[in-house]
Amino acid sequence: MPLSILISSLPIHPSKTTFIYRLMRILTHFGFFSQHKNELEVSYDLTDASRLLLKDHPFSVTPLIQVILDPNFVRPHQYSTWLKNDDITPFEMEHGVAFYDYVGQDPKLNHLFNDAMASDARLVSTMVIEKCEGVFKGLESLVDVGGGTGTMAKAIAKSFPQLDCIVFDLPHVVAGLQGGYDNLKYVGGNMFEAIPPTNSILLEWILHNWNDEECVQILKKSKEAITREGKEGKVIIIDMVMENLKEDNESIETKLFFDLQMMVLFAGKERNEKEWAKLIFSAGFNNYKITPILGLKSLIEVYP
Ligand SMILES: C[S@@+](CC[C@H](N)C(=O)[O-])C[C@H]1O[C@@H](n2cnc3c(N)ncnc32)[C@H](O)[C@@H]1O
Repeated sequence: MPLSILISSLPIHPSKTTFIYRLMRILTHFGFFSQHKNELEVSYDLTDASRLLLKDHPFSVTPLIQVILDPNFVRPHQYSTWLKNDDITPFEMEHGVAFYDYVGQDPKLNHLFNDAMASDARLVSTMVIEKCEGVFKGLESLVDVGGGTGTMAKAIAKSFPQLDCIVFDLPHVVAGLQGGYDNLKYVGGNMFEAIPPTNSILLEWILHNWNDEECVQILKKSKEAITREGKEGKVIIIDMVMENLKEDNESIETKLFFDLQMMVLFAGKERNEKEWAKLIFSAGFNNYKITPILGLKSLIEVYP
C-alpha cells in the first residue's frame, strides 16, 4: 500500500504524518513490512511476520502478543524495588499472589490468557502432527497436563482416533468445557497432587513456568501416572531448548526474552539440554530424545 494512501486512511491529525513514516521505517527494519520505492512514492507490503498478526489469519498469534503486552504482565518488568528485596518474583511483588492464582481470580484475564495459549497451540499442534506423527503412534491414552482449553489435545484426538485423550488443567480453566470428539474429555485438578493414570503425558509449555524442584515434582507425578497401570509409557515435553548453534539471531533473541519473562512472571526459566537432562534423571527417568519442531520449541520424549 502506498504511504500516502495508508496515511489518508488513518484517523490522525495531519501534523502527525511524520510519526507514521518513522514508525513504518522501524517496523520495516524489524521485518514487519517490506518497503518498495519508485520515483513517485514509497509503498509497504505485509511480510510473513505481520501476516501472523492479522486477526483472521488461521495461525494468528495476536492473542499471544496481547497477553505479553497486557499492563498486568508488563508492569512487573519494573525491577528496581524487587532487586533490593527478597520477593520471589516481580509479578508477586506487584500483584501480591502467584501468577496462576492471580489469573484464576479474574475471569476476563483467565479468558485472555487461555486464548493466548490456544493461539500458540494452534500453530504448534500443526507442526507437531505434521513433523512428529511417529511420536503418537502405538499410544493408547494421553493426558495433556496443563492443556489449557484443549487446542493441542483436540488436534491430537482428531488425528489419532485410537488415542483416548484427556485435557487436564486447573478446575477454573476446564470448567464447562466439552471435548467435541468421542476420544477427548476434560478433567480439572492439580498436577502437583495427582495426574490421571495414562499411557502417555504431554507437558507443553508447562515446565518453563516452574523452578527445578517444582519441575522434578511434576515429572515424578507424571511418572506415577504412566506407570500406574503396569505398562510403561512416555512423557512428551514441548518447550524451548536454549542452545542450538544453527539458530538465527531472531530465535536466540526470542528465547532470551522468554527466559527473562519466565523469571519475572513465574520464577521459571528456559533450559539448555544439560539442564533438561538433570531434571529428567532427577525425577527417575532413564532416557530421553530431543527433536526440534519449530524455530523456538523442541519435543523431548522421556522414557522411564
Ligand atoms: C503456559 S500454559 C500452557 C497451556 C498449553 N499447554 C499450551 O501450550 O497452550 C500453562 C498451563 O498450566 C496450567 N496450570 C498451572 N498450574 C497448574 C496445576 N497446578 N495443575 C494443572 N494445570 C496447571 C495453566 O492453567 C495453564 O493452562
